[in-house]
Amino acid sequence: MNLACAAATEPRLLPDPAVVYDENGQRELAPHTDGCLVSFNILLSDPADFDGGGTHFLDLAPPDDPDADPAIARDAQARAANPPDTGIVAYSAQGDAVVHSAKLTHAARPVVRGQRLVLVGFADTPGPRADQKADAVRSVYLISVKEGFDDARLDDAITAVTQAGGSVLQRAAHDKFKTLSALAFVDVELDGPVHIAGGN
Ligand SMILES: O=C(O)CCC(=O)C(=O)O
Ligand SMILES: [Fe+2]
Repeated sequence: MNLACAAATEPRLLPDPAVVYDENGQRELAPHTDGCLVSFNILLSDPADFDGGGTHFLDLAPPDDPDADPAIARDAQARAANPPDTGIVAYSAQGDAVVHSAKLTHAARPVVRGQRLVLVGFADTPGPRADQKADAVRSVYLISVKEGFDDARLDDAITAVTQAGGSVLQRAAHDKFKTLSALAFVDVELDGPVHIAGGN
């Protein structure tokens, strides 16, 4: 499966609504790649509100030091309850973003209790075909902040990104979860999934 994204004529964020996984509805998403350059998801729910879930990267080897990345460390507990056969699973805290190449095979693990709400987005860069211009890739830096992280700090973060030569594509507020986020392009290579912690 390849989720289609239209080719972009300028750097842009491709719209997608928040996705809900529910123990009684759509519980999971099968392994796939996304048809754009870079994908991201932000966990809007409180992780206490559901069991299971998480973004599964089927072809990645677990890191040697699981404590190196808090999202992977959380994975160690969850794996014991619901282990996938291969790969790693990113279990985000509320407000965390997982940013990854759209070409990495990934899936959403089944939710077995409650509801998991994520904001999913796809980003593309100029040109006819994203998959023909890997050398030109500019990666996304996602600023995701949650309740308690005030608007002024998001402004400061956006200013820092623009001063570093990046361009901010979108700024969004999610009232229900009091979550703020902004998506910016910066000139940094992305060589695997990146977890960006929400403001604490
Ligand atoms: O829910 C997730 O963790 C991943 C969602 C996803 O891959 C997608 O919507 O394309
Ligand atoms: Fe996806």
